[in-house]
Amino acid sequence: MTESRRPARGQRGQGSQGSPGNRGGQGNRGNQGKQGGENVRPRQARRPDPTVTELDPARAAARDVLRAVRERDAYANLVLPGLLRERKMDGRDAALATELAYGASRARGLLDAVISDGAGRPVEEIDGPLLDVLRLGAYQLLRTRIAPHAAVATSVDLARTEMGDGRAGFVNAVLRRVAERTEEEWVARLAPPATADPVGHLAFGYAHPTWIAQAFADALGPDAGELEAVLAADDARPVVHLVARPGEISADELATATGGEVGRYSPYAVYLDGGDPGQLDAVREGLAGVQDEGSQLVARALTRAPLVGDDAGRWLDLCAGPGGKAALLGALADIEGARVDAVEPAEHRADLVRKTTRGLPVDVHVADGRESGLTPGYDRVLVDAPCTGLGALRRRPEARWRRQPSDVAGLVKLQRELLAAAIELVRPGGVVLYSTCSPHLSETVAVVADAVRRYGVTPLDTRELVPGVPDLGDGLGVQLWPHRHGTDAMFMAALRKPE
Ligand SMILES: C[S@@+](CC[C@H](N)C(=O)[O-])C[C@H]1O[C@@H](n2cnc3c(N)ncnc32)[C@H](O)[C@@H]1O
Repeated sequence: MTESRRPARGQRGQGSQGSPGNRGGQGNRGNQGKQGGENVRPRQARRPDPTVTELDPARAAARDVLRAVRERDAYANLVLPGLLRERKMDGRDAALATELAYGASRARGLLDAVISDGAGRPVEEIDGPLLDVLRLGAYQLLRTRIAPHAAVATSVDLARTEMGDGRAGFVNAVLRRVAERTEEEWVARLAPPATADPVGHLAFGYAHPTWIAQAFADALGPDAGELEAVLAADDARPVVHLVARPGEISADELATATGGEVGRYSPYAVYLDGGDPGQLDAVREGLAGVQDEGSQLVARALTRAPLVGDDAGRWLDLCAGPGGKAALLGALADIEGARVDAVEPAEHRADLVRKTTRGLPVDVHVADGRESGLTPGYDRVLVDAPCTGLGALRRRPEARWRRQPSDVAGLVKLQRELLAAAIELVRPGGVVLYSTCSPHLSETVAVVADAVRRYGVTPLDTRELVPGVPDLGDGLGVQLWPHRHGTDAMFMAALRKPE
């Protein structure tokens, strides 16, 4: 069975595709023939009562992931690896299951609009299990090179096995309608017109809720012309980033050991093209971890910030779970002779911090960062605040459809309170680094400006703390972007407490 998929949209060249409805030449029309298709036996040749799992483990696994996300609010990237292990799937089946589960989760809004048009009813009126199958089928038709007949036939099989002939007929009818147009043609038919609503138009074509695309455009400000490039990068399968733990292994050694490529900006980063990083010896042995390069730059920036007076080696990570930055800070603290207090209110996440920092000079405290009870006087404090996560959507397939604009206000309140607590805990002349994995202005520059106004802290030029990273703009804060830097859209701003 051969399945070749076209590259994810953002990997086809970022920022130069023109309107998403008019990219031309890449649609599935060219797939109507056999090229890149899979050999599915003709319907009459099938066994009378095949189980889907025997027939098509990859699609059954992808369907089960979509179902877990829909029914239990599960995270696709947490469900899928366990499921692949449990079903002993690897190689091509695992790759296809991953592509379909993550791809269909990311593209959900776009797929639902198309399915709704094809079915002649809102998706809310379609039973959940049936909708999962339709989403998988529509994803294959619109965003992969799987031959249309194979995408339809396998979806019909999934429906028939579980739900009977009537439902299978419905899937067949809807997907045949979906297959009548390419993705570009569907976008042209269903997206808001680019002239009247340029942000909504791009958002639709790159499968983002409009409010999120608008938040990106606002954060880009004068560079809002890059919106399409951000959305495309955010819609693509992300490269896996590893962190080489300082003092344990160098990035060069890790790249050699894993077949990866040394990162561009963080001295600890290695890029991996694919595969399950959890299976790598270096990761299993704790010499390396999985961590976006942007997050590595945040942890490193805290350790590089200029203090007034000596660094007595009291460092604090006020929002530490699950411990990625705490582990890097701990490794750097070990080298510098410093010690890190790591605060996390959720017990299970505190446990994860304990695991990732084992053997390092890190003390984990289960506490609310706003009332940690810790003794003030820290030289360096990281506030890696709970946030909407809009900057890391490419790594969390379903998150963009789960987040709501109404989430922002509550998070901003918490962010301000945590930053206030950090300023209380840092010593005069010490530095607080505020960071989010969101570029939403309410969570980034607005929180920082509020703290500067209320507490008289001095913003430092944070760009100097990430040397060698280009295109950071005119402000003192640092906003990283997937389309510019290949990282998550992390924000950070360093603030010094007056003496
Ligand atoms: C963005 S995550 C931090 C990621 C972490 N720094 C890392 O690199 O792995 C935010 C964390 O803040 C925690 N959190 C939520 N409310 C908090 C509070 N009131 N005080 C401290 N931490 C809090 C969340 O449980 C979550 O683990």
